[in-house]
Amino acid sequence: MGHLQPPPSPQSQPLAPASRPQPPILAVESVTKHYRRGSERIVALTDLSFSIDAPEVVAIAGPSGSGKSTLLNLLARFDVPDSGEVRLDGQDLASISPAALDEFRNRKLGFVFQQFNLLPVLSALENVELALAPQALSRAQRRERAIAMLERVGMGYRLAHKPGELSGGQQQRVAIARALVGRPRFVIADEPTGNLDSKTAAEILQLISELNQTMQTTFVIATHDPRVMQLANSVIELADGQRIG
Ligand SMILES: Nc1ncnc2c1ncn2[C@@H]1O[C@H](COP(=O)(O)OP(=O)(O)OP(=O)(O)O)[C@@H](O)[C@H]1O
Repeated sequence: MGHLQPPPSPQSQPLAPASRPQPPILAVESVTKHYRRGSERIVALTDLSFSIDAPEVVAIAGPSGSGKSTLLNLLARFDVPDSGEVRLDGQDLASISPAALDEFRNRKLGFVFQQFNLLPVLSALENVELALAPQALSRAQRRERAIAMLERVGMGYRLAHKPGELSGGQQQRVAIARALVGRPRFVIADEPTGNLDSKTAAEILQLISELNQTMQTTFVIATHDPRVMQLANSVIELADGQRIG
């Protein structure tokens, strides 16, 4: 018998990459989560499902206690569901080992908070540069990227200011630059307009919308703010841990 094998039939050829279906950016599938307080069992999320298939701005809405923070904690893999799955770019987050978590968050996620959470002793530029520290870049490359990102959010003229020398809206712009400078596909924002007056909040939302479109970044925003819900491409509405819209 010779060594030559017959050529594979067309059916057994691997599919070309272009024809392979892409997984959703985010898939939340039948997720349930409860907490325990002594003998009490508190159900925070029940059978929650949704997916994000394209880079979008998605609002997570619902009254206090409806499960928004619980959901954000699962998306950031600060916690894992009791049952169901959260998949980012096809990867089940529960399968990430504790040792690989920092790297996962650095590579894939950005965070924006209500209180901005900038380091008060560092300048705007240093706060943004710091987010690039885990990456294999020279100091000059980090500086260059951080400046470019700050310019992009309209803060190129305040590089040396410390957070205490900036307005709330300016601090949130710096925080958004920090979240996006590593070019994550996915940004998790917790009430990003909660500490801002209404004009500044509208400007920050405009910026988020622009960055979503120009950088193809997906934003998931937990909020009570109706303006966020108006701007969002889709709204996941929670009540008592269940999806109602
Ligand atoms: N660590 C915990 N231990 C026990 N119960 C908790 C814990 N965290 C949240 N809960 C409960 O789970 C439910 C969902 O809480 P969650 O914080 O997710 O709501 P939320 O929509 O983010 O509220 P808010 O808008 O006030 O931040 C609530 O009933 C809450 O009391």
